[in-house]
Amino acid sequence: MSEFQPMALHGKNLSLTRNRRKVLENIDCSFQAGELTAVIGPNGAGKSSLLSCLAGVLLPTAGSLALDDRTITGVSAAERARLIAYLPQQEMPAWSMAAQDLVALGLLPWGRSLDRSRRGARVAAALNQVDAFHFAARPVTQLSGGELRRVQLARLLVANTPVLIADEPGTALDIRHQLQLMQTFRQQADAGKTVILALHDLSLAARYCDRILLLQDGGLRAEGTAETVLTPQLVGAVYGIHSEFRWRNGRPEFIAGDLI
Ligand SMILES: Nc1ncnc2c1ncn2[C@@H]1O[C@H](COP(=O)(O)OP(=O)(O)OP(=O)(O)O)[C@@H](O)[C@H]1O
Repeated sequence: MSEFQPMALHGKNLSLTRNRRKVLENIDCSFQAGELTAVIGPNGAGKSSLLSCLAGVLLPTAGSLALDDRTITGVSAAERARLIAYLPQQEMPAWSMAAQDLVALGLLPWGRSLDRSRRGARVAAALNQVDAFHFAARPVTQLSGGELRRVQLARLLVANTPVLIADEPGTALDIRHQLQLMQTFRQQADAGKTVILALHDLSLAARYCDRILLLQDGGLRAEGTAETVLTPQLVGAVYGIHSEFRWRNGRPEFIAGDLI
C-alpha cells in the first residue's frame, strides 16, 4: 500500500429504483480529485441512495459510473475497495471487537501486503486523526454514539484511498469534533483526494466544501459553489426556510433563519 493515485468519479444519467420506488432520476455528477463536495437536500431527497451508488453498494437501474476513464463495471470489487472508502449513514458493530480492530478492517483490501508494524502505525494515525486514540482498546459496543462514529471514521480514513464517500459523517459528534472532522476532510481533499459527503449542516457545507450538489425528490436541483447554491431563493424553495449567505473575513457563511 503506497501513496494514492488521485482519481475522479463520474456518474452519468444515474437512475435508481428501490422496491419499485424511483428514488434517483437522471443524475449527472462529476467529482474531481482535490475537491470536497457536499451532497445536500431534505430528508428523502436521495442523498444516501446517490452515495450508495457512487460507492458501488447499490447498482444504478440506469446510467453509468466511471473512475477516471474506466467504467466501474470494468473495475473488480477488490480493486474498487482499494480505491473507494465508504461510510454509510448508520452502521452498528456486528460484534464486540476493540476499536483498533474495527479500524484495521479498513486495511483488509490490502491483504498481507502490509506488515504488522505498518498496519499498527496506520491504525494509530487514523485513530489520532479523529481524536479516538485514547479509547483504541475499548470494545466498540461500550462506546458512546459519537465515540463509535469517530472509530468508524478512522476506519474510513485508514486505507488512504483516493476516493472518500461518507454519509452524514458528523452524526452524533460534538461541535468541536465536527469541526475537526471537516478540517480533516478539507486536508484530505487538499492532498488530492476526491471527497464526497452527505451533509445536513448547511453552514459546515458552506464553510468547508468547494462544491455543493442540491438534491430534491431524487433529482439534481442545483450544483455549484456554496454562493451559487445556498441562495435564499433556492434554500427557501427546497427547504422552506429563510436564510442568508454572506462573506465574513473572506469566508463563506450560511445562516439559517425562520420557517417560511
Ligand atoms: N429500501 C428502500 N426501498 C424503497 N424506497 C426506499 C428505500 N430506501 C430509501 N427509500 C426511499 O428513497 C428515497 C430517498 O431515500 P434516501 O435515504 O436516499 O434519502 P436521503 O436524502 O438520504 O434522506 P435522509 O436525509 O432522511 O437520510 C426516499 O423517498 C426513501 O423513502
